[in-house]
Amino acid sequence: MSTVSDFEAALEAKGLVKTYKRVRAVQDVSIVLRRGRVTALVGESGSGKSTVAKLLARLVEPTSGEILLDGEKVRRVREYRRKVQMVFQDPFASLNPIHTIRYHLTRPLKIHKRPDTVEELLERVNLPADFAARYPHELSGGQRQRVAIARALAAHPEVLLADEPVSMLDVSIRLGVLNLLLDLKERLKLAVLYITHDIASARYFADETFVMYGGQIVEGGESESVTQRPAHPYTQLLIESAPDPERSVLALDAPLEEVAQISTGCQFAARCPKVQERCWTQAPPRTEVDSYGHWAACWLYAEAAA
Ligand SMILES: Nc1ncnc2c1ncn2[C@@H]1O[C@H](COP(=O)(O)OP(=O)(O)OP(=O)(O)O)[C@@H](O)[C@H]1O
Repeated sequence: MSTVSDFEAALEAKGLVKTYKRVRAVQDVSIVLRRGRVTALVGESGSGKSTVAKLLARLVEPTSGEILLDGEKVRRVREYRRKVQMVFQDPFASLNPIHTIRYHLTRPLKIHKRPDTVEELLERVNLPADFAARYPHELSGGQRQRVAIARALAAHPEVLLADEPVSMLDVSIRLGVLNLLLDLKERLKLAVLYITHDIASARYFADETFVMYGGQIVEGGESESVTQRPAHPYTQLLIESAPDPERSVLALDAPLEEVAQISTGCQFAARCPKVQERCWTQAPPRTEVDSYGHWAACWLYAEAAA
């Protein structure tokens, strides 16, 4: 069995914190994206996933923490932005209706001085060459998202940050777009961050899965292990409610804005069926729950390990 460290780190975030006034959107998030691997960041609305993506894309500055690309701090934002590209949730908002697909794809090729042709980019995302002459409104949501991916690829990135890339697409075409990302990961050895609220899709699509709650990552490891043997009480609840989004665990509780301000301990304490005294005041350390790198930040396991 291959282990996580067999794959070279491309992007590494250490102790990221982002505070908006009194809201701690992201608290002490550390994550490594590796070449040739898809890493899922799973959580409900408001858990801080998009803020992590924006921090990693350097669209917002962290309150504290650091980001390393190929092991180094990259001061030149332009160089960083070339290597780390983002694909957004809404393929309708991301393309300008007055310009053709050729225009959308030519621009990044020029900016990044790449020799590729528009037709090559289209082929890379399995679209026919004659799509270059079309306008965005002539394309379906899935086709637009492929164009958005092609545009990101024009820069020859090392890292692709995909924030809910299929959640606005018809269910019937989601798989095709996810399979394209998998194919690109393999062929181009991209490090892909896949942000989603759908933990079931993480099992299928991601090699590694991290679960986020209240601005913190509470569990992580190989996707198979995290989704089939969830250790953190929050992940367990998330998986139980997964087949029925209407029964989202979020509906049971206080707004996350409030949660994120409460404690110095575990963010999940107020909702946890297994809460203990210390959970309110002491942040639980990351503790391994198997020998393959699956960990949970939960006192249930920290005690057993000690
Ligand atoms: N620019 C901002 N100003 C103030 N608060 C913000 C800002 N951006 C995010 N937040 C707050 O930070 C927290 C995390 O938001 P974020 O958008 O990262 O969550 P998310 O998990 O991506 O949710 P969603 O899936 O709904 O986008 C929320 O409480 C949100 O209200």
